[in-house]
Amino acid sequence: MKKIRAAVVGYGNIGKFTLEALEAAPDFEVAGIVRRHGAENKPAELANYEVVKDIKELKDVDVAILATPTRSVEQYAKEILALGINTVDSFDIHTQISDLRRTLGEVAKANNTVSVISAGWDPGSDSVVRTLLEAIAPKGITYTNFGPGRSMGHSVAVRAIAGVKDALSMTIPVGTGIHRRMVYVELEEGADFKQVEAAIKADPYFVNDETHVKQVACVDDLNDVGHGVNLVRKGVSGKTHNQLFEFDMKINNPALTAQVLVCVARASMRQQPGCYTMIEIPVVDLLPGDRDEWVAHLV
Ligand SMILES: NC(=O)C1=CN([C@@H]2O[C@H](COP(=O)(O)OP(=O)(O)OC[C@H]3O[C@@H](n4cnc5c(N)ncnc54)[C@H](OP(=O)(O)O)[C@@H]3O)[C@@H](O)[C@H]2O)C=CC1
Ligand SMILES: N[C@@H](CCCC(=O)C(=O)O)C(=O)O
Repeated sequence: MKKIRAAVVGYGNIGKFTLEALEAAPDFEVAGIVRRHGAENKPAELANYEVVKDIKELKDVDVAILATPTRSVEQYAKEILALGINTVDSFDIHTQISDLRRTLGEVAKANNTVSVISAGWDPGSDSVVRTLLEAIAPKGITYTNFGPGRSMGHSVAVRAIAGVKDALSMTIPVGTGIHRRMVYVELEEGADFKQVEAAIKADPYFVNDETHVKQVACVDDLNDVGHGVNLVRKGVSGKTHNQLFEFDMKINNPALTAQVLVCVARASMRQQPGCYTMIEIPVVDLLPGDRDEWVAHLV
């Protein structure tokens, strides 16, 4: 069977684990890695792969896995979809997902391609769990409680602020879906802590949460990419109250995000042109191989 040829765009935390997940998948082959500086300072583990500045330099790419900062996703996706290549990403600014879906939907349809957006674990696989629980208890309340753990998206957003050398944003669950942000920053020489702190607190990633910013000498000394979620729904099935559901996981954040990206890259090959979030894709399309066999095995 012909393997799906995937390119990894961006080789940071998620990009590295995406490469590993592709290597472990039976139905993928790595078309190459797209980096801002191309093959400059190529890490040893990429020795046998093409590392390029522009995806156009790679041959026969079916799908591009965007492992870039969330705020760069739209631009990369538009350019790559226009080349006739599917894209998948883990865009995680929840309030902007509907707009991105609309914009990329138009580009994808115009270019006969598929884009799957916001496919990590949250948004992503948690969104699928929330959807299922909502369906089986239509009335009720769902609480998504993260962590404690490192939010990659929040950490990336802080690293993009002028004067920040490195950053770690820890998500602390306060209960009932409310979170405290503990942000540890290592500053560039001469940077003003108060300015950096104000910029973090004003960023849409942080503006609605209690946020504490601490300056540290070395972020790496604190870093742990573990995270997790406790997702609870209590509600009503039909007219019957007190239905209680709980989904809990403790994870390595980039490894899980990467695995989800790889399975949606597979699913992208099975959808009609357009832009989709994970809740719009049949879950069986996330799996390799034959649908009938999965039905026999899993249903
Ligand atoms: N939905 C979800 O559940 C999750 C989503 N995420 C999302 O994944 C995103 C990536 O996280 P992470 O891998 O930790 O980020 P990193 O900063 O480690 O990696 C991003 C990579 O993208 C490339 N890149 C392209 N454009 C830019 C740019 N303008 N600035 C900086 N880097 C750029 C760089 O690779 P190179 O140098 O090779 O070009 C960089 O290393 C986060 O923004 C987050 O929103 C993460 C976890 C879960
Ligand atoms: N999008 C998150 C994953 C979900 C957890 C979360 O949203 C948070 O810690 O705030 C991330 O980038 O790590």
